[in-house]
Amino acid sequence: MTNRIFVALDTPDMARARAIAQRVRHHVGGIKLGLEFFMANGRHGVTEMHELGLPIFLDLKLHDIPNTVAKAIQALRGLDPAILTVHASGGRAMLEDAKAAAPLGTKVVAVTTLTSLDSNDLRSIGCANAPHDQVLRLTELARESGVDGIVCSGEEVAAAHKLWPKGFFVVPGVRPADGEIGDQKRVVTPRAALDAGASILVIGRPITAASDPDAAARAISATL
Ligand SMILES: O=C(O)c1cc(=O)[nH]c(=O)n1[C@@H]1O[C@H](COP(=O)(O)O)[C@@H](O)[C@H]1O
Repeated sequence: MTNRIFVALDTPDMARARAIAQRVRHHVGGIKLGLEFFMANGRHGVTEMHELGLPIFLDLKLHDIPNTVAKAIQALRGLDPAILTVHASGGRAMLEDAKAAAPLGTKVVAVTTLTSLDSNDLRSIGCANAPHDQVLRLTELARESGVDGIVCSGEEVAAAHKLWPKGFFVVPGVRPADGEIGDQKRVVTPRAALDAGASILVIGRPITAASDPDAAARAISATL
């Protein structure tokens, strides 16, 4: 893949999603559609975005009992996204069943520790590990469960990559050096994330909230 940016089109508005995708399509390698888009536009919306000809990353972050997750993935049949997310903390059986239910061409990647969480947040949900250790623990679990890779922040990706050299590493929470951080807590620059071993970068607001999304995507691409 030449361009490793997946633009996160976090909007319920189909026309806006299509308009941004059309503007940035030559400066990104794929499109990420998440819960906000999917809740509003469903399968039909995903199919319509597929027509732009870019790989689709369907970020539904599934997290439920193994049977429910497997059936939910089976119910997506026909959409065949390039990448699909589940939560690693759903446990080994859920990860195994998610991978078994996914189409062969779909990479199933496990979200380890959301980039919006820091040590205090983890403590508040009963997790004594620092984000770094928690990511590595869940990376091991993901690798053993047979999924294709993980989602983590740029702060952990080098260590995770070392643990799993053949894994596929999705890194969101990336910001240009002067970028607004917003609700993210574990943030690195796009260049630093790639240098540390990211397979792809997920970038939303730095592109979609820019007054000129096309120029913003081009400027970020130029740093890579
Ligand atoms: O799975 C994801 O894509 C994801 C995982 C994570 O830990 N953190 C995270 O921000 N994301 C997604 O990555 C995107 C980041 O958006 P921006 O913060 O606007 O660049 C959003 O669509 C999030 O849902």
